[in-house]
Amino acid sequence: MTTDDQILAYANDHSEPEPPLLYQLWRETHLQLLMPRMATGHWQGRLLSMLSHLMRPRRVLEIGTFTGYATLCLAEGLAEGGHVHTIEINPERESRIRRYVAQAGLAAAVTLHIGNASDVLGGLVGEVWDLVFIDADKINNGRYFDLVIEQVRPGGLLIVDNVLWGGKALPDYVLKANDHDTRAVRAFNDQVQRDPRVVPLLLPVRDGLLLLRRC
Ligand SMILES: C[S@@+](CC[C@H](N)C(=O)[O-])C[C@H]1O[C@@H](n2cnc3c(N)ncnc32)[C@H](O)[C@@H]1O
Repeated sequence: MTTDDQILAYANDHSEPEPPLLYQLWRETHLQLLMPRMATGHWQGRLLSMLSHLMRPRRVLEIGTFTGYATLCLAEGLAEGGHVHTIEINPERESRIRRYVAQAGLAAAVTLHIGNASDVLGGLVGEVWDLVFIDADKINNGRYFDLVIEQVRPGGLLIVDNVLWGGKALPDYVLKANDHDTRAVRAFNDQVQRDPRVVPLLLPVRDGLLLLRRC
C-alpha cells in the first residue's frame, strides 16, 4: 500500500532539490513556530518556483506570508526589475520574514506589508498583477479574489491554497453548524467555476491548489 506521504517523498526525491536557504527556513519554522504545516514545503515550493520561472512576472502579490517560504519561491522567476508584495497580519512574523528575504538577496525586490490584507490591498489598487497567491484566512478567499481580480492582467495567474481544506471541501463531508471556514472555502470554490473572468484548474496536491487563469 502506498501512502500519500510516500508519494510526496518520491515526488520530492524526483524534483529539483530544495535550496539550502529554504530548507533552513523550513527547519526553523518547524522548530520554533506553532502550526508549521502552514508553510509551503519543498514540493509545493518547487511548483510555485516553476510557475514563477515560466511566467517571469513583473508584479507578484502574496496574501498571507507566514514565514516567507512561498514568498522566496514566488520571487525566484521575477523578471528584471520585478517585485513581490506580500501581506502578513501578524507583526511577530516580521523580523524573521525580513531576515530571510535579506539572506536571499531580495530585500529590494520584496515589499512586506504588515497589516490586514483587506486594508493593505486598498493601497495597492494601482498595481497590475501577473501572479497572485491567496493563502491567508480562508474565510476571506472570495473577498480577496473580488478585491484583486480586476487588477490581474489577461493571461495572469491566481493561485489559491488549501482549497480541499483537509477534504472537508467535498460535499459529502458533514459539517458542524459553526464551521464557517469550510462553508466559505466551498462557496468560493463553487463561485469561481461560474466566473467568466477565470479558467479554473484544481490540482489535488497537498491541501489543494486552485489555479485560476485570467481571461
Ligand atoms: C497558510 S499561512 C501562509 C503560508 C505562506 N503563504 C507559505 O506558503 O509559506 C497564512 C498566513 O496568513 C496570515 N493571515 C491570516 N489572516 C490574515 C489577514 N486578514 N491579512 C493578512 N494576513 C493574514 C496568517 O497570520 C498566516 O501567517
